[in-house]
Amino acid sequence: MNDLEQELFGFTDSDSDSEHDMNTHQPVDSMELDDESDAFDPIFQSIMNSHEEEQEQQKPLHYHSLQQQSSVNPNTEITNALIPAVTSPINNTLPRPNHLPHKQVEGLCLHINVLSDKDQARLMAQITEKNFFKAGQQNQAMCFGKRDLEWLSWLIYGRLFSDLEDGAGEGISVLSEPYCSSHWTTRVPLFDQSIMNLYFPGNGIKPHVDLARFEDGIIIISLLSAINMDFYKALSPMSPNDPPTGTNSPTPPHLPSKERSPDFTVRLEPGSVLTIQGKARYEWEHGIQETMEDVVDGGDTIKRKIRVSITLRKMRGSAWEVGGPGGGGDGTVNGIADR
Ligand SMILES: O=C(O)CCC(=O)C(=O)O
Ligand SMILES: [Fe+2]
Repeated sequence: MNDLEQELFGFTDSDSDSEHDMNTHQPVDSMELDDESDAFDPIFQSIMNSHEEEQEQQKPLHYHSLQQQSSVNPNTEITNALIPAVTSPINNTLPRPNHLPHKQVEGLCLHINVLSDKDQARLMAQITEKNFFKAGQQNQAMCFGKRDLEWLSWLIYGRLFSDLEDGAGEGISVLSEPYCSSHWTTRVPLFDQSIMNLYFPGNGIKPHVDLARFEDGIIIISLLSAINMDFYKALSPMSPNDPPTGTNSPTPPHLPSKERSPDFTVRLEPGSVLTIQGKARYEWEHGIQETMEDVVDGGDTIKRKIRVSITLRKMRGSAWEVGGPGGGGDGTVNGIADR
């Protein structure tokens, strides 16, 4: 375990041998979550350090349209039709949030500069406190139910629904029209399932359409470092009317993702939020290649670092019968999710 990992997970290698209850849901309430507190400084510093390194490696800093050949699959043309290139000053203040709807794919929008480094540090402190990743021994954890998502209320209602600085966001927040439709952003609860994923360099996730048991309106929050997310026209598109038991298993079976060429790639920067609804949710697969480095604008490759993501979704009413929490009893499940 290196220094960064140790700071993130708060355990030493010898600690990781100890027994951890798979379904223990540690309360975060005992933590100081005061924005002004210095309690997060070590983690905050890790994030700042990794940001600074990335900023040195990568110019412009925040978003690149990608028009280069992928190092993973030389025949893969990765194009990105998102409105390109926002640059940001190298400092610790949060640049202006920017909302980048995809030009071709209805319902896909990348929101950059939404979470400050301090917000990310706060989330990482919560994730660490709850020991979701079992000191780095597992790479995924899930929460089910309104109560078990309360730790994210400050994020959802204090950040995604409101602008960070008066006047800076022009009165438009991530979860508002025209980026997200009120047909789902007014539902109660807004989200009742979250998945926290931990990616070490080389880790990925197979292309998939999120399962039919989830309603329309999904968001992915990226923390710590940037990664390329690839999009593929779905081999088996879904529809909101599919039974909640439905999967996106295509016929013929999935090609390994390395043999499929993504239609486009979105670079998910730390502090960004990707909102996926409508056609983007049902007719497109998303995935992350298992590679140590990503190709960005201009053909540069950028080495991957540790990344954490939080996916937020809402189960369809009837889906609780077919796919509610498998473990726990407290609504928290650790293990591998089907998507
Ligand atoms: O980790 C990510 O960025 C994507 C996660 C995802 O697609 C999922 O949980 O369904
Ligand atoms: Fe997904």
